[in-house]
Amino acid sequence: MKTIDELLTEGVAGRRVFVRADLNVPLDGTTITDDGRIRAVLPTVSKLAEAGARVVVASHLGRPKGAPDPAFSLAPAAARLGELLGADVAFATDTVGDSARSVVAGLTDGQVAVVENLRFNAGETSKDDAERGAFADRLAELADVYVGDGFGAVHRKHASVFDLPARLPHYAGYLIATEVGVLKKLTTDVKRPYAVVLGGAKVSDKLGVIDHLLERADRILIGGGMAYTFLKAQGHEVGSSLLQEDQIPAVREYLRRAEEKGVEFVLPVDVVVAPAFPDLKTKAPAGATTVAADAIPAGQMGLDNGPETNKLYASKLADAATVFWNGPMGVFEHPDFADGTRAVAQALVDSPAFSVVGGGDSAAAVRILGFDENAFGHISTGGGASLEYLEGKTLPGLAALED
Ligand SMILES: Nc1ncnc2c1ncn2[C@@H]1O[C@H](COP(=O)(O)OP(=O)(O)OP(=O)(O)O)[C@@H](O)[C@H]1O
Ligand SMILES: O=C(O)[C@H](O)COP(=O)(O)O
Repeated sequence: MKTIDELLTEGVAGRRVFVRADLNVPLDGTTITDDGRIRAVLPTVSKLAEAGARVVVASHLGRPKGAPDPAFSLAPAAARLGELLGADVAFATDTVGDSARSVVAGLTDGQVAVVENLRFNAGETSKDDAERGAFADRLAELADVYVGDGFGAVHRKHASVFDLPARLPHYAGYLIATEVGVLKKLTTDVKRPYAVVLGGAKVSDKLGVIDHLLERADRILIGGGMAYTFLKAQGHEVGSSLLQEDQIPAVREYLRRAEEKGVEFVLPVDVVVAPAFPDLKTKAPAGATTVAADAIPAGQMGLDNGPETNKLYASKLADAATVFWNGPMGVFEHPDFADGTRAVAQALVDSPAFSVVGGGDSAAAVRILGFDENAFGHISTGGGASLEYLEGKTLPGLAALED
């Protein structure tokens, strides 16, 4: 894999450099609630700009349906990138159309532009190679060189991640190099005990990693939206909690294999429930109560780990030598359901373990809850990406950067 340093040595002055970033930041309306992913790409963007490149930054944001949708505009992220760079950042209101072409044509050496959300174009995420390829062709017209630095999206076989680098000279940016360097350690010389904490809401995306972790980890702690499929698999009712019904047989198999292999599976013993998903805008009290994990009443939704679980999880992390954490332990965006996530973050801060926090939302949670990022070994910008890396899968966005 060629790195951006090699590109800088070759010289970029006057060249149009396409930077595929992951600016998929959490938004409250148009307000960015955590800009970690934008800051993470600054080393690459600023180095290229300083060297006189004409930098075209592109990213997805959220999951729009292949057509423009103002709720998923990258405009707030472009504005924030400009603030962080201390420079004017031009913004194109489309991705490959008239606006993008004229914004890119107007760039001078050292200037940065952001084009609108890649996923406003059906070709970006299409499963059809030809459709993706056609969109990649249009993206390729905007640049002379490709730099891959959107680590959070390298597990997606999308046009800007996978097909575009095949069409341009391609290099890995600083963020990808750092992320891969740290995660590689977790797959090679991991120090034991190795504990993994899994939570969050993208349950089906994350269950697969357990298969792999059963061969590697000593302890697996489950929380957040993941927990309810496990509790159900153990025969407990979970009310209206997030549930991946079709995964129950697989989960039962994981629990069986864990026992066979001596891998400790830790599930919540109590959970915080409410009658409905809370209002994250008003943050009005949600009617939360704590119940035993095997006694979730019908019509109640599990939204956080309970206090006994928090103590249990802290004790399981206290003597770990390595911890990988992906996915918040609850709906941390609402104060009634933030304690589980706070407790795991605090346990990692207190533990001498080398800790890696993975995931856009998990990393945001740690910062939003007021923790110092430097208290963790590494905060990864990749959620699904870091998990799939640990699974040992070939990640399309990394494979595409190979020579
Ligand atoms: N019990 C629960 N029920 C529903 N949603 C939950 C629950 N616990 C956590 N969440 C939600 O999970 C979301 C984060 O999940 P996600 O799987 O996206 O995490 P991530 O891996 O850190 O992020 P990403 O994969 O986007 O990088 C948060 O918005 C949080 O509110
Ligand atoms: O948030 C993430 O994990 C990345 O930005 C990828 O987003 P996606 O899961 O919508 O592809």
